[in-house]
Amino acid sequence: MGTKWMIRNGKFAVPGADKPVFEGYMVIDNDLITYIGEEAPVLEEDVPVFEGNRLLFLPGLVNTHGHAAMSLLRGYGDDLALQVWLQEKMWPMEGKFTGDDVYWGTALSVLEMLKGGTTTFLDMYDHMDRVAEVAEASGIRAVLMRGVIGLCPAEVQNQKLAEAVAFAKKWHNAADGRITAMISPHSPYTCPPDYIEKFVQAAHDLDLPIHTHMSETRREVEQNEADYGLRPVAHLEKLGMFTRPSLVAHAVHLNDEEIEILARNQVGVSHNPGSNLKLASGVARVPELLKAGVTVSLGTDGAASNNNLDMFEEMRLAALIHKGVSGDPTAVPAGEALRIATEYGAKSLFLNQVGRLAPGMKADFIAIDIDQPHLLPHTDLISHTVYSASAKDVEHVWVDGKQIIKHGECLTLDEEAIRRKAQEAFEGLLNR
Ligand SMILES: CSC[C@H]1O[C@@H](n2cnc3c(O)ncnc32)[C@H](O)[C@@H]1O
Ligand SMILES: [Zn+2]
Repeated sequence: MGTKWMIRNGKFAVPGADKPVFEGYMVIDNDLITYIGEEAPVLEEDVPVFEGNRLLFLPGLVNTHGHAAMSLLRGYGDDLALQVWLQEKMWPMEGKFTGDDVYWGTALSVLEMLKGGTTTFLDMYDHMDRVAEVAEASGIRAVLMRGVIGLCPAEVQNQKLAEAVAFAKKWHNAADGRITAMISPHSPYTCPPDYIEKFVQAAHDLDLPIHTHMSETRREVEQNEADYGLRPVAHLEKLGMFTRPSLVAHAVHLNDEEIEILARNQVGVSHNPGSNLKLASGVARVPELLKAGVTVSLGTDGAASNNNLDMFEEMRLAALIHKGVSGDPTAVPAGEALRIATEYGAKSLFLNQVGRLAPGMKADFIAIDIDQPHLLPHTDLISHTVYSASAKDVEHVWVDGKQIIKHGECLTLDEEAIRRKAQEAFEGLLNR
């Protein structure tokens, strides 16, 4: 396609609007949506036309928490609680990861995410230059950060912090703006208070947001109280974290006062229902968070605790489990689940031109094939997207106006090589 092109006869999803699905047209000019509506656009010149019949166009899905390279550990350490899983299974294997392992594990995840309709992902890990290389080459949008565990001598702590800062300086706004950076101490239980304060200072100096794991398990909250006399939310507030734009992952174990603190400080919460269920961490208080005005988004976490990166599955889980827990069938309705996975996800990542199909927004969107048995009849296509669809239904994906997935095939990455190299990387880790 040239710089300007048009989709016609497609169905378009605008969750939250008075008419959340309509049939019509969308015009894309370079990386931006310039028109969307039921009426044919008035254009000065003839433009290439993409036939949208039998397709539902949606904003690309936004995965706001994960560790892409952990796809190499998918199925390695199932049915364990978080601390055992981390200490006995993940950390010993991750200690052996080379830059190449991170590259191929990330490539495997990015391939899975793109094919499943995720157009933006957040990644917190080590060897982040290799993650950024994959993001740059694949065409996906990425919010990247060197995640830091500070359970080490001061000298190593300083070196890790310096790496996090150098990574952010090098990659923030790289790849035509598709890559942005954050600053990321791993968690209050792996980073001592004075070390977290250094990350807050770095985030101030670089004018970047902060991301961390927080209040994932009951045990973590109790340990935080025992160690520091405060629950994690008050602890991080005291350390100044929320003076920066912040996004916390999990936030499963919150009391009312903590929800109020998060809302007051405009701290976003990345809800990871699949990972939280699998690690038996609990269920986050999403309806209460939404009611308090907290921006809630969705993350898969790594593929080793999920065990896939299907954001349709996370949307469905988010829409279902809160009904089950609260006994209220209106808790997290389908339209809200879709907004959580798109619009609120982009807001959580401070990407103000992403997450909705509207003029002036980035042309990050996907098309799902709605002419399939499990998506018929077309009673309510927002409902079908959340309750009936899956990653397998994604037919096409565009980021920044460029097509990346066409009829389910990736145009930017060598799928065959990635599948082979990822398997080899895992076998290499076992034998190292
Ligand atoms: C410092 S790089 C990221 C670090 O996070 C670990 N991790 C993966 N999933 C979780 C989770 O659910 N809670 C806490 N930490 C997690 C991963 O293994 C890496 O070591
Ligand atoms: Zn995580």
